[in-house]
Amino acid sequence: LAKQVTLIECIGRGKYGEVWRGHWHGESIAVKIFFSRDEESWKRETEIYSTVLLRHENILGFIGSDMTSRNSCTQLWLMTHYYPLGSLFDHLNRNALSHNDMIWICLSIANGLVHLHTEIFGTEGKPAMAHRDLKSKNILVTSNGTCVIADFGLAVTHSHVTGQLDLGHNPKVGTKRYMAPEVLDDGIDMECFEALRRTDIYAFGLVLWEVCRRTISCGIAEEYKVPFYDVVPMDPSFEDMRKVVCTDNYRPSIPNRWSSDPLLAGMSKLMKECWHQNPNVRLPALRIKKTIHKLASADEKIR
Ligand SMILES: Cc1cccc(C2=C(c3ccc4ncccc4n3)CNN2)n1
Repeated sequence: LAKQVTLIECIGRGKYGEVWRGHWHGESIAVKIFFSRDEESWKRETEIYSTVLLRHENILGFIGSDMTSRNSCTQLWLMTHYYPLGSLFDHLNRNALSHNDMIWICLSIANGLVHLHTEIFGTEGKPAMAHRDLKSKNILVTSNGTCVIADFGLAVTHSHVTGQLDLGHNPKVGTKRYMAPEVLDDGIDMECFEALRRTDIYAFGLVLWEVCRRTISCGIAEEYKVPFYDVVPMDPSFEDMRKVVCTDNYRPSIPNRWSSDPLLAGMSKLMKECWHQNPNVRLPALRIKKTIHKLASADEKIR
């Protein structure tokens, strides 16, 4: 498979390796090339995409995985669909959003998260999963303005059928900036799958804040900022985040203008429940999806 791919340009670089735009069968694809030291992430993502039926309109479209030896070193490849608009992080930096744009983005991510978190029984089924590294850089924007969730190197699966909780063997932890308080103060029960799902909901709350800042109301929108831009440095340490998120219980601030816009006011109430310090207060993904749906239909009536 890899031999049929022509690499065109490097479009991203991370701790894991690089993402390239490639050419395959006359179309653009995305190729993630892992550093050989990060074989665990490659194995984990391959496992996740291949063993469990993860196909869904709001999950990154997987093409295949391959191992090649190029000039005597092993290269680990994962290939997926190519999304010209890039990541949600890129998209938000480039564009302010209409109410409609924002609803499509938030609803599609919530939809992807519901699919991820939900166990589907039967032969065509899938175990429930927790992502564990949700953030705007790991979400891609499709050409019709909906989103897909990417980066399953840290994902955990749980099946009621087998009762098995598969943590994988990836010692890596998620992105510190998006870590839930219980992860930062080590209060999380890593054996409890529900607890891991709740850390995804916390991160999703932060993504909602990033998106809403860029949503126009009365002709204005805030500039793009990463969560906690105002209280921690770039590449914050574990300690930086623990002080802010656990000790100070600080959360991203809600701009005043949002309270005079029913949709943004509703979204701010939702994100506060998502990033609540008490994991039990956070809403399940399905509840979040329904709430966004309700806010959206109310918005339609106004227009
Ligand atoms: C498993 C896999 C393969 C290739 C890329 C990715 C990936 C990303 C990706 C995927 C498609 C893209 N299309 C266009 C621009 C950036 C992209 N990034 C972002 N994080 N991971 N994942």
